[in-house]
Amino acid sequence: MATSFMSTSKSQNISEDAPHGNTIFIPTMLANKQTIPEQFFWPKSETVPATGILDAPKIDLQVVLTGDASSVKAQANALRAACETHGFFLVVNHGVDTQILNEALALSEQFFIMPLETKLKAMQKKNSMWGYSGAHSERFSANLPWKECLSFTSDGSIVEHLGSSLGKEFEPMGVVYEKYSGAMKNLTLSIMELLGLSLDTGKDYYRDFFQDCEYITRCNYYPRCPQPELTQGTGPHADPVALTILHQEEDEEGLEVFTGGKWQSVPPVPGALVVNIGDTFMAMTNDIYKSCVHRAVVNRHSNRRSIAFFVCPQRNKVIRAHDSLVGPDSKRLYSDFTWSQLEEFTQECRRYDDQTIKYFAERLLESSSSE
Ligand SMILES: C=C1C[C@]23C[C@H]1CC[C@H]2[C@]1(C)CCC[C@@](C)(C(=O)O)[C@H]1[C@@H]3C(=O)O
Ligand SMILES: O=C(O)CCC(=O)C(=O)O
Ligand SMILES: [Fe+2]
Repeated sequence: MATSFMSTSKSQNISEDAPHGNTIFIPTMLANKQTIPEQFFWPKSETVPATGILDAPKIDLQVVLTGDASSVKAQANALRAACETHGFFLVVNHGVDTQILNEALALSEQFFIMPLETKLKAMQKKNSMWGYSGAHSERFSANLPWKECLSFTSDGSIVEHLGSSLGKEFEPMGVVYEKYSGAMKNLTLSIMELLGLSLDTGKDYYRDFFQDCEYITRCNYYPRCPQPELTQGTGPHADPVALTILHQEEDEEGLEVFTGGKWQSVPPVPGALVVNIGDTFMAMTNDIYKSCVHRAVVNRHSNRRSIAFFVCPQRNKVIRAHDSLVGPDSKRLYSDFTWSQLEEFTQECRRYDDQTIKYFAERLLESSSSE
């Protein structure tokens, strides 16, 4: 049974926002039921179980930062091989403080198990990525993901945002996510250096381009599910951003990558962070590097938490593949665009899957040829 809320006060404002009337769906409040609402059902073609475990390369950032030229080259070659096939790799010896990683995960669970009226005070507003979402049911009316999210954006202070929406007692929580986001930003720039080396565009090329990057730090919470085979935690998709650094809790599986014609599980590796190439970076390589198609599945026995750090170019910067990556006998696959245009497109389209960037590229081409 869905959790229905008549919008008793303007501040909730749920009925006007939710496309399917005044009903929102909260997986933490549905986890103990026998069955799940049909709005969470996904097509059978998208819930085919994984049939393998991905042997993802572990890129050692300590080697990259301090190693000799030949060991750095070896890391760059391993990175290139992974990015040319499925756009997915792990980073180890990444230098991010374990305490901040654990604290951010623990705090996210404390938030998601809070009373609904507390969570709704931080509910995402139209056209904003900031805030709480219950299964995206404020946006979608079918194929709902079995998850709740809390997203922090880089436009403004996380401390102020949390304090003003939830109260001063939440400001310390904001400090933790500001520290977390700062550490992830630094790690992003190191990864960008290695990506530049792997593509022979030079160590500084992408580092400089993303020096002023924007980001979205998103806490995902996947409660245990009574019918996990019928739904998805996060459905099959590619991230539209440039890069995603994912911290997943160490003792729960769920993340899967589509490669080699099948879904392959990516079990957590203690001390490793997951990194996947997104559509924006794929476009910046003229499709030489692949945007990773992935999903998160749920189970009936345990909850799962993850924190995704989404790296987006500064929103008005022109995204264009480096000339050296567009060979003499290959054409540019994308007209120039900005993250602002692609982000808007992701928020308009009903679903963001592994083909969405191609629709976006076609629309870009149509609009540029009609000018
Ligand atoms: C710009 C973004 C949109 C999403 C969050 C960031 C990068 C990843 C996107 C997303 C996770 C891709 C799958 C579908 C989605 C709706 C989700 O399941 O959350 C996407 C995010 C979003 O639109 O909120
Ligand atoms: O939680 C996960 O394992 C993956 C989440 C994800 O892909 C996303 O939020 O884009
Ligand atoms: Fe993703």
